[in-house]
Amino acid sequence: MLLGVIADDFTGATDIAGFLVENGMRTIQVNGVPDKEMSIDADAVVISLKSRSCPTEQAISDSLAALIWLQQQNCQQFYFKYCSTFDSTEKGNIGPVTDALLEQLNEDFTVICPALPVNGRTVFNGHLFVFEQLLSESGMRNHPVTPMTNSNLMQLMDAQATGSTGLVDYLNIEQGAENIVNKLQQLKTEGKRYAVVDAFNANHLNEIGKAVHQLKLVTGGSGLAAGIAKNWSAHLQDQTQAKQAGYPSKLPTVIFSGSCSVMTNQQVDHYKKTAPHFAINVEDCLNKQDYSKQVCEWVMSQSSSELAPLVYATADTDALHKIQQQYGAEASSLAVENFFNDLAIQLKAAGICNFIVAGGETSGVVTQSLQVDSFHIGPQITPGVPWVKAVNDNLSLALKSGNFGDPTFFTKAQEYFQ
Ligand SMILES: Nc1ncnc2c1ncn2[C@@H]1O[C@H](COP(=O)(O)OP(=O)(O)OP(=O)(O)O)[C@@H](O)[C@H]1O
Ligand SMILES: O=C(O)[C@@H](O)C(=O)CO
Repeated sequence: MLLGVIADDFTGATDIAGFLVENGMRTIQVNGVPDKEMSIDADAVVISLKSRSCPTEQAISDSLAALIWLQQQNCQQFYFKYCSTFDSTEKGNIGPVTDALLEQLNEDFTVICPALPVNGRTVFNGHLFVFEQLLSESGMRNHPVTPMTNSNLMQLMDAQATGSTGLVDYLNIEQGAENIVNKLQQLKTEGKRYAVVDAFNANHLNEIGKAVHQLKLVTGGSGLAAGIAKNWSAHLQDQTQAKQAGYPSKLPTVIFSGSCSVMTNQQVDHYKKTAPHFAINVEDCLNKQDYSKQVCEWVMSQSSSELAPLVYATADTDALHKIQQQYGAEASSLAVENFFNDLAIQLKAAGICNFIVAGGETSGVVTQSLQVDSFHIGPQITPGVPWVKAVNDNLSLALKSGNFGDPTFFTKAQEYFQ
């Protein structure tokens, strides 16, 4: 095993796994730390945790358990994957988890690289941008759990970690890997424990990838994965096969949309124009006992449609606000999640094999209800969203972060069936 990845949430794990296979590494994703013996035939393993916003102590212990398991698989390098928008608070969890991983590895230095230019996340002079806006001016400033009101990655890291943070700025990055190695060494000699690295294009990430080849631990979003994967290419046997095991088959398919993000709203509107669709009623989720059974029957009655049926809770900001005022934010989102949980179980039993899901939380719920514990990673539908296929089941999933993809995503996902 070459690379072991610890991802702090579920769609983030499929995101990085997709970039690894795209760059030639046969990759397996596992949900949580495996509690049983697993024989893994892959170049990289990604462990998905739910440690982004849980209490810090738990994030540390889950991440350490993941690291120890990856060490037992003889991984040669380790990657802590967090969100490309650096989702965290002053307490963590990015800083404390990075510290704990460094300590377990007996290391005292790593890089901080959230950049994912292909999805508009860039780092310039240590400041993180979401497309043309500073992180602190983007929608992330209103995030309910991890509002990001500062874009300065050095300050963000210094606030939540034990050591101090330096910068490798774009002028150094543009001079290439050798120069980056020297600059990292200089920061380390100065007593820095973390180095934020500027990056705003794919070439920057390739050079950073080369420069960090000797670091036991790297940390970042999924962007750096491409640069890291290229380092291992000489060790890989047949790179063309990397994503073959993860292709979906042309089998009964359903789409669940549980995200209310701006992009998912556009995707639902676009798909509704040509495909069968069913809007969930939140009141029925709360009160009607056999509601999921009724919707399951509707899905199964669409089997003659060329395009998969869409079941959606997706609402725009005003509609969502009204629902939340009427039923409560927590109660309504829980009702929707429970509904998707029940529906997924019934549809699997009825013979649905492919699930396309929009929304991070919704994806977590569906994956758990389908009881899939490990996946092969297939082709990327859009950057950050690969098809994945259960290792021990005839099930394929496409799990989309709320804001990823373009308006045609749901149709595009169905063009990969073999
Ligand atoms: N119509 C609705 N009324 C109330 N809650 C809803 C409605 N539609 C969706 N929800 C809830 O909103 C939440 C959306 O979270 P989810 O993580 O799935 O999407 P997201 O936040 O857009 O995605 P990501 O985390 O990948 O950015 C879920 O808990 C879902 O159940
Ligand atoms: O890095 C990202 O933006 C995503 O992989 C993510 O973490 C989604 O929650």
